[in-house]
Amino acid sequence: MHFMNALAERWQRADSLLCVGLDPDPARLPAHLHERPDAILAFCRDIVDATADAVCCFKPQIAYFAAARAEDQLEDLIRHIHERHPGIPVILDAKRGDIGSTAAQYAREAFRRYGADAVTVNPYMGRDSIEPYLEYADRGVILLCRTSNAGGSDLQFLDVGGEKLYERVARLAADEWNASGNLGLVVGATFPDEIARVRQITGDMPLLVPGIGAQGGDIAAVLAAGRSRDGTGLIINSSRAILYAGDGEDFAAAARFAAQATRTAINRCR
Ligand SMILES: O=c1ccn([C@@H]2O[C@H](COP(=O)(O)O)[C@@H](O)[C@H]2O)c(=O)[nH]1
Repeated sequence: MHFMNALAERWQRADSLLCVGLDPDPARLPAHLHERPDAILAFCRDIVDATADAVCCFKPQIAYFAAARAEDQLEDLIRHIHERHPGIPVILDAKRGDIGSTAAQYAREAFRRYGADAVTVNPYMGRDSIEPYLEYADRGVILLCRTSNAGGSDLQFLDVGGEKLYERVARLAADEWNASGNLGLVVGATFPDEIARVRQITGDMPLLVPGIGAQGGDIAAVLAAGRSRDGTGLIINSSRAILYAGDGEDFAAAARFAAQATRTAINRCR
């Protein structure tokens, strides 16, 4: 199924705009998993199974797996999500960006090797650097626009002919780059004014919004700024605040409680 359709279906079926981010930091895994060679997979799989009914998407961040030489565990994890929780889209957070020939390999890695339904891409190398991803017309391509970190302003806020650089990215994504209709944008929860501006530019385009939870973004402000006309349009990510809600053998139950509470807090503002 097309990523956009799967996402829309999931927003309705789970009644959730929450995305649980899978950022398994080896230093923060519960002690009882430390000796296991597949500790990362075991941790993430339990988190996934405990939170699946509360989410619209899962978002594994590739750096945590690659740094631990655990790419095989990432492959197994995404396969597990698709087999055990069909219909929940997986967004591979990879933030790739390179010339076209190399981008084609990154796209193959995300969609063929890992089987991701969508991938995050850094668009600041321009149109030809994102084209290889767009060829996978049934997959989502989510471009960095206004990132959640303070330093994002160094470049994304530069004036480019009367508009800010992130606004130009939003305009291109909403219009000439979106021939396949499979683009989304990353806009940080820490900048609700910019979420509102991006929503204004892009109509109902899905926005991936990291930055609630550990980064302190305000859920009510995110919803007020970014929900689409039908009360959806947002993929609101929380990683650490859910993954590490507990640190003992009951970590998955603690994550479930945190995910459900976050979904409820989001839905109160829709
Ligand atoms: O602008 C961005 C883009 C991506 N991220 C990613 O989202 C999660 C946030 O994790 P938390 O623990 O909820 O803070 C993480 O994987 C980042 O790489 C982002 O934070 N900001």
